[in-house]
Amino acid sequence: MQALSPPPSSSSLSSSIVGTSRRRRPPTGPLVVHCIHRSYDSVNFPAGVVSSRSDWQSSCAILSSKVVGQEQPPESRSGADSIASVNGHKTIDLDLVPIDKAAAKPLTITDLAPAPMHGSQLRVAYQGVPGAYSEAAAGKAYPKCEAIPCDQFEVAFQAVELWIADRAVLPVENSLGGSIHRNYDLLLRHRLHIVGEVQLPVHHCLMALPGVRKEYITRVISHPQALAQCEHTLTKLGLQAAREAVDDTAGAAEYIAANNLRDTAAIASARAAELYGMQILADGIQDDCGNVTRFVMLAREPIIPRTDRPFKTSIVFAHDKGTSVLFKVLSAFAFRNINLTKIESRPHRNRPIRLVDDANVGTAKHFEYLFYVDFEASMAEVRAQNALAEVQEFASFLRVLGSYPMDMTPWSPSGGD
Ligand SMILES: O=C(O)C(=O)C[C@]1(C(=O)O)C=C[C@@H](O)C=C1
Repeated sequence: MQALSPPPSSSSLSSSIVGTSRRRRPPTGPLVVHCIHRSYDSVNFPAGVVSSRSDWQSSCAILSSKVVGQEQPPESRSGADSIASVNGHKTIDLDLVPIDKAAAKPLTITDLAPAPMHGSQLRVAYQGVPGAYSEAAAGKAYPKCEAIPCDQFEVAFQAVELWIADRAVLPVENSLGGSIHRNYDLLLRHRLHIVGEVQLPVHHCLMALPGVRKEYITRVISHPQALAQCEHTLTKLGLQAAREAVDDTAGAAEYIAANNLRDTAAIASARAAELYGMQILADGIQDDCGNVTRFVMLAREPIIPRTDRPFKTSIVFAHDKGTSVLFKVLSAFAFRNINLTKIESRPHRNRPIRLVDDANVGTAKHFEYLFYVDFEASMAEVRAQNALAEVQEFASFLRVLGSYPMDMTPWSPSGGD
């Protein structure tokens, strides 16, 4: 199965996508659809998603007919104009849609977090090929979803923005390897919202083609995070092998199988071994049995924050007055007893360096950062709203990436992949 690849001119594409994703609903559905047609003409679609361009076009046609179906022409709105007046005001100018009293019901939270418009399974984009941990995370986040493999993180973001997928599930941090910086940067560059998180215990296996013995291995390939998570165990296994990074763990197994490489081993999941006909040489080779990766679920629309269950909120901010401001920002949470679960800094790409000459003894260069903070509160809580109002006073830039239910699944390190 081939992963979704980026469209030919992804940079120009991204800028046009951002515009459409800001809207709450596509006001002109077919416009979004045309945009998909144009951009994905030469994309290789993964089997099981759409197998050919004509399949894809028919999916688009279904999508566009649903959108168009929601937009009733004014002539069909009989009845609205026949209401003569309300409270003495003529209603003729009001563009009222007649109310079907039997069908009228108040909006619920479910209406505000719309189900997929194509009316089928939820389509969830992930980076990697089948057997990747990200695919398992997609299945944990959305059981029975249709998982859509993408060859890069960026493509998973774009798949959601272009309505090819309904959600993306992407790794943001691992308990051993640390943050997946690329996804922090992409969260800011794209306009998707974090709508949930899942934590996945990651259980790695060392695998090679059937019949290959450990002594023959001269190279171990895997995702850089997986190599980092198994660093000490690989050394302890006594392998005289170079380590090489590839795009994803399961892709490493697939590559060995496709090229019949008898001197190379992969680090990947047991499911990847099964899918690509590999033999497991060592099981559970992560340096820590509590190895866990945290993934976030992304959608075009935010969810409505609630207070009836534990929520987490993720924000990103920048400031331009040095580290004392960082202290003030963090104290806005501390004073309100709001627990911070994560803080990450990334270079401020638009303004990487600030020149200061406070002491008049030359010019110092300070690096500029964006700070990503996760805190344990819902945006529906007044204390979170007040904390953010205070942060805003100090920040030159502030964005809420999402307020979403915390993953409260009981901890089971042996859960594997
Ligand atoms: O390569 C995979 O299988 C992935 O899903 C990616 C990834 C990552 O990016 O961290 C996910 C979980 C593991 O921590 C190792 C790799």
